[in-house]
Amino acid sequence: MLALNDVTYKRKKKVLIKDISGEIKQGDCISLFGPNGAGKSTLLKLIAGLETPSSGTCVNENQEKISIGYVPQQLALFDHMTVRDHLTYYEKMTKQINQRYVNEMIEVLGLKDVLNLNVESLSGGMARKLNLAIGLIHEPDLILLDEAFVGVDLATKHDMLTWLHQLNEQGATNVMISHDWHVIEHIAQSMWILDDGELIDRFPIAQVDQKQREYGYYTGRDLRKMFALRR
Ligand SMILES: Nc1ncnc2c1ncn2[C@@H]1O[C@H](COP(=O)(O)OP(=O)(O)OP(=O)(O)O)[C@@H](O)[C@H]1O
Repeated sequence: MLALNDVTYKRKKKVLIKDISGEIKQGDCISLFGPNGAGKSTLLKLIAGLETPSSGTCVNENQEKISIGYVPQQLALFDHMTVRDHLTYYEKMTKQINQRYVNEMIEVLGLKDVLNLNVESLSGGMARKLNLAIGLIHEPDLILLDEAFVGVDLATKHDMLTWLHQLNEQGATNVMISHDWHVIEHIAQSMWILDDGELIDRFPIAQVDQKQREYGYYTGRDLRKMFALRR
């Protein structure tokens, strides 16, 4: 679907992403993992096409266009608009006509009861759910999630993960950033480990126990501790 070839990204002379190569195949569910400042969000923006590599390429291997749903870490919502107005606005903008899909999404995310509320009166978790709904409203082929589950209660997180898993099984491709082991182990098929702008490892989720033992000996910054926090 997408091939990253020696992607490097610099900002103000600082190298934020160093020479990353990798392939994202249709139906993948990849978790980008690593300490704060490792470059995960920057890599996700490069995959989304929101940033351009300083060198190297990010190539769409399909002939047909890929629709991308990018859910940023920062909420991109309008305080004085209702939940319903947000959804209607983005439905129109993305020309989404599959009402069944949109209704299912509203149901799963528990947004039904807050449709008439303004964003300013939503709880933090609710606002995050609306942020996710907007990013996914057009049934994207490639779903890119940057910390989409922060502050979401456990029951809703379970429903969201089940739904994302279902979309993944229907053919959607998922690349997500999460520090939450519950999220990673529930849906990720593989992990890409970033540290200091480099892709230092990638492995199938089935190897996570073995990798946890290995990273016990890793001398890098926070990775050992991050794995240690896994139950
Ligand atoms: N617009 C920018 N200008 C300059 N430096 C930036 C910019 N955006 C990010 N950086 C720097 O790039 C590095 C990687 O940031 P990035 O947000 O990609 O990391 P991250 O792994 O997603 O971190 P976190 O887990 O904290 O979200 C950091 O050192 C950050 O300070």
